[in-house]
Amino acid sequence: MAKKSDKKSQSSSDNPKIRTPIVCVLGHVDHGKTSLLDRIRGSSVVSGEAGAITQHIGATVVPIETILAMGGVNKNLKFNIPGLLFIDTPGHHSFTTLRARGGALADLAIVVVDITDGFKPQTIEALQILRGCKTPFVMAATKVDRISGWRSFPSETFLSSFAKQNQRVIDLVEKKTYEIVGSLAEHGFSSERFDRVDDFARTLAIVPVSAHTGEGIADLLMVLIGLAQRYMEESLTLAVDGPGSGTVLEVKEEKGLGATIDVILFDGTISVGDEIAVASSTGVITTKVRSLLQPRPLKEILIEDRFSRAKSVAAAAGVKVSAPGLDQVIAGSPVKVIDGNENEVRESIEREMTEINVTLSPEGLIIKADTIGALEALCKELTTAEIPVMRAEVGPVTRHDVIEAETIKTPYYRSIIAFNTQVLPDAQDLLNEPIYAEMVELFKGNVIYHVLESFLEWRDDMKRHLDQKRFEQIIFPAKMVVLPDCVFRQNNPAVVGVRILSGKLRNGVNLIRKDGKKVGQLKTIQLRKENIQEAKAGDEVAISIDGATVGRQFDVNDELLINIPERHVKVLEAEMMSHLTIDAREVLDEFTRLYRKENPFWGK
Ligand SMILES: Nc1nc2c(ncn2[C@@H]2O[C@H](COP(=O)(O)OP(=O)(O)OP(=O)(O)O)[C@@H](O)[C@H]2O)c(=O)[nH]1
Repeated sequence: MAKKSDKKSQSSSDNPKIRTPIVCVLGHVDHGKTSLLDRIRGSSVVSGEAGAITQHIGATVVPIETILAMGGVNKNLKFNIPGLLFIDTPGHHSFTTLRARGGALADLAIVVVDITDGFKPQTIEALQILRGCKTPFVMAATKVDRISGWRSFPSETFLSSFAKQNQRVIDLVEKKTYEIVGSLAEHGFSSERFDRVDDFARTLAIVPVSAHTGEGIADLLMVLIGLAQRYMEESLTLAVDGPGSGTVLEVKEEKGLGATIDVILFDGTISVGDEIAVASSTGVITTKVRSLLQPRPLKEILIEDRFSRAKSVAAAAGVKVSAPGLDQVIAGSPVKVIDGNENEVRESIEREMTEINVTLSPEGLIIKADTIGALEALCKELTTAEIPVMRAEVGPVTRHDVIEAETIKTPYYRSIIAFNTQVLPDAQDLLNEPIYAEMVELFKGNVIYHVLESFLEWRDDMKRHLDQKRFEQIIFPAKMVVLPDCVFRQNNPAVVGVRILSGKLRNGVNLIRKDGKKVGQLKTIQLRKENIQEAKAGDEVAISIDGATVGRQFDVNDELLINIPERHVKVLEAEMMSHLTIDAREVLDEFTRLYRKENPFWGK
């Protein structure tokens, strides 16, 4: 039990007051997130004699008694959490939107992966998001009933069902599970099937489940409870009393009530009459709670008023708050009960609405997203990939963004990532104009992994292209020897035969002798009377040299070098050594030694 909490928690009983952990479901499209949530709610109803589930606003609470009654695996855990609160809207977006104190609101997560389909881009994205937020999670390997030959035993625990399968099915489930273990290992997670996990802090648990038959659901819930007990007791214990703090899930117009906000309360208590502060599109507003509404139990559905009223609600809970002036409230905003210093509360909300946990660079991309959470998740991935971000903002892509992107110095950062957000029509018009179309690249998407991949692909292409362009301009080292009996013309220009000893020879370069004396400018290179642009080591070619006379500036059997300008030497030595052959590096070394005899820092 958490030490810090002892004083506070010994109220009416010896058990500390612990709030319900909040759980979010993430995973790839169609892998079964909604079905899994539905089943968790459904099976709890069926087996819930000891304490039925309660439907909250935007969330469902499954009490611990219900979970225990389902009979999942019990690794000798002591239970003192009241149950689990599942956010009803699955998906990455709701996970990143729902924030608390600048981090994820959910205390725990389930990552759903279709056991027959394996890892997909959004499975990977879920792992990245959760790793970024340090949220403990469990893998639900769903659709186990679709393994060919699987015999269903509805609502049984996975192990009980699994024991009754034939060997071929058992082998197949093992194989599929280990494929997931393999994929997780590729992403740096050590994992095992849940019943083989000894230390949940080190090993990620995989629970095969079926949302259709209910098999494995009990085990999944039990593992979640285990994770909550293990990781979070302290943070959960600290959070029951005191002024309420929550996150706005949605703003909804309700008949007879006007604009209301659906809130997930993660901390403290909220009561009718409380003064609350919340962010709206016009800034932080304060208002007084008129009523707190919760859904009526199913059996009372015929009563006209859909909601029942509560005087006060304690964390964790989903509750609809009715109060004046809520119509402009922003989803994802913090809601706080004002208990004393209003200014402090206002400031903390403002901070949470604007502050993202990222380091911006003076030079980098512009990224836009629809929520702070989404922005932060994307930023974290970009930072991991060592891609600098210059500006990160919530909102659609505007003309201003396009204009600013065009001024970014590094061509491969001249881009905007629009994550889960729109591009305003005038910004799109600007992007279509030829100059911007050529200069600014836009990446749009709603899967981090996808936008990141397309950005990286574009950036690498762009870098290659730029390198190539620079390569073409940089003068490379080369050394040649003037061949005897091949003086075709004495001067104006001198035309002689040479053999390239190493490196590459191109037109337009200046030549020097091995002692550093200037020879002249190379005009043309000919191979079998044809002009060519480039000659390489081993080639024998005729060259014409302006400003030189054979027998004066140079002679047959002389070795000549290309005179490389100092700034080209800098680029060659700093960035292009890996592109030079060993013999070309030797020539460069020979060449720089000539100059560095007098000035050791020449070209450095
Ligand atoms: N056989 C079987 N089918 C399942 C199971 N879980 C989900 N499905 C089916 O898989 C399909 C997708 O399930 P959903 O629950 O809608 O998946 P989702 O991940 O919520 O999908 P999105 O909300 O579109 O991302 C549906 O046709 C479900 O009936 C399962 O355990 N077994």
